[in-house]
Amino acid sequence: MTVTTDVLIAGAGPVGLTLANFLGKYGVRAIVVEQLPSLIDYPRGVGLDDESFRTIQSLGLAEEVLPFTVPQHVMRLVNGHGDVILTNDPKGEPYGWTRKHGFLQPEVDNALYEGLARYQGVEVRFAHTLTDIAEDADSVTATVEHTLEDGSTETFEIVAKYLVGCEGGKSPTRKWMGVNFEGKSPSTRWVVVDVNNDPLGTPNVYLGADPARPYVSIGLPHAVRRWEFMLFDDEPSEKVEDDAFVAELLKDHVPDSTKLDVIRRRVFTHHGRIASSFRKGRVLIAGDAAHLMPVWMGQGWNSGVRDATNLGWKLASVLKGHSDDRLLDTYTTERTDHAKAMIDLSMTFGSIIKPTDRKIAFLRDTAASAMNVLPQVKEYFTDMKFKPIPRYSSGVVVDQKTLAPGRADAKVGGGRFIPFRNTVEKNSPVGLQIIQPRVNTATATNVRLDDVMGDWWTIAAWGNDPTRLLDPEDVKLFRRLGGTFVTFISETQRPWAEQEFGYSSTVVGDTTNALKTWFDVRSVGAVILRPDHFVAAACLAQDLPKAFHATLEAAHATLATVSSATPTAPVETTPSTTARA
Ligand SMILES: O=C(O)CCc1cccc(O)c1
Repeated sequence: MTVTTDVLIAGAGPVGLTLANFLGKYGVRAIVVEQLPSLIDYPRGVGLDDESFRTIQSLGLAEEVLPFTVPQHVMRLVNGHGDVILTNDPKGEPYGWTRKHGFLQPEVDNALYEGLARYQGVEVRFAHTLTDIAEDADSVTATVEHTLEDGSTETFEIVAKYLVGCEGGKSPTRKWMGVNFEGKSPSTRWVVVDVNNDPLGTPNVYLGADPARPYVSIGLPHAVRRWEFMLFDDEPSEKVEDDAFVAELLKDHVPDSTKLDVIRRRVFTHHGRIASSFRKGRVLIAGDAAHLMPVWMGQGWNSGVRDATNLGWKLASVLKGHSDDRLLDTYTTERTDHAKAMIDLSMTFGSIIKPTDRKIAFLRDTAASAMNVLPQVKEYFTDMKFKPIPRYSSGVVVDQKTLAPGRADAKVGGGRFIPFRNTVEKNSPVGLQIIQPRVNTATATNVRLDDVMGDWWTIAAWGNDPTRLLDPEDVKLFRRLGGTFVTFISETQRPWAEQEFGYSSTVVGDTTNALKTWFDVRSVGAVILRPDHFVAAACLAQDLPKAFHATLEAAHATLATVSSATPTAPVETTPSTTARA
């Protein structure tokens, strides 16, 4: 028996399920094979970022996920005396959601799983294990073993255009690719104890940098509480099976540990590792299969969701014939640096929490107190400014300077205002996500921006109709590719813009001035947004045609598709204007 599909995903964890949702949404066929008989039902990840919530929103699952989250999840580092030495409580909602949420992973993963029922072309097969991979020029063939209810097995093949391994840190797919998995695996062991009947009821995250025994205590939705305790080298892992040992660990953390309804207790270690490439031919990896990081910043789950968000539209573009498969190389290029930065940050956090030497702990606490005295330093930590923001400097991005080289290098003289000077590099939004404020349109009031922008590529201009800035053939081409044109405008001018531009672009009223400020500080008037809401190109209004063609090139747009739609206006191929993977 042989089954065919477009994308075979190995692993029905959050990354595989997120990717499958994206593929379903974009009309791509996918099969997810999962070796377990069902989804994992115990908590693992506990922190969900605003970026991930934006992804869940684009999958149309925000309402389903919200009941399993708690917003504004504050994290405090406390010392051995219980004093708070560092707080992470980032304010604002630049991407449309609070910066951190506590969440129940099994329920959120399940919402992602149930979301797949919307797509006829996507199926999940439990109790299916990937046992072998073979690749040829046109496809990848996976040998899969299905374990039946009576324990017997049957083996068959799935032939796909691409295979994505999302099976976690031990990923057989990564091993098949033969890429390095570089980094460190510190030997320190921790025990995690999750309970269903939170005996404390206090919200948020406490990281206990207590030299007597470092610990973690986290209040989660639905009365779940998590503790983690560091194990000392002379404490064998088997000890966590011993109730008396666990009661001793919990003694200073809960009034009566005999009344706990334990979900699980398990020993784990941390790893900081990253694969040297996330792609080999038709085989790719995502999530823990591609990178592993310690828990401290809550970034394992979120980094995997970032991978799926980056990869989903790229696979769809290649499979729809919009782009050639070099687009898939930009997945490694774009995701590697950020994943590495998260690994480094998480490892650093671990080294702050773990010291059990009292002298080192004293020095750390003293340094933290000193830092808290300086408001700017304190804010740096409170507002989580140390958290790396994904910013792509190469990949599907167009270097803003190359669109107007003369102006970018021009000297300001005679009081002339030359917007590109100074701002090009420092304030360029290229490679960053656009913000997501609340907006109005003719048919919607006070909604999140993405909900009115469409699901695929967007060309947006401030105060202008982008269709009037582009060559008509390019307008047709962009529409043929499924793109949306958007006019951003102050809410006060929306009625005028709807009359003037409403037939050719979606007019979006900026009710909070957030978009005006965003365009203002970056000195740009038009942007080309990728399906994942990252800015591929930004320019002055008149430069939009150039930016459009440079973006096509950066996205490795298939010339056949482009030229058939633009017989009189072939695509400019100006390598110097394009940042390449
Ligand atoms: O990001 C969060 O909200 C919590 C991150 C965290 C910290 C320590 C342990 C752990 O399991 C998660």
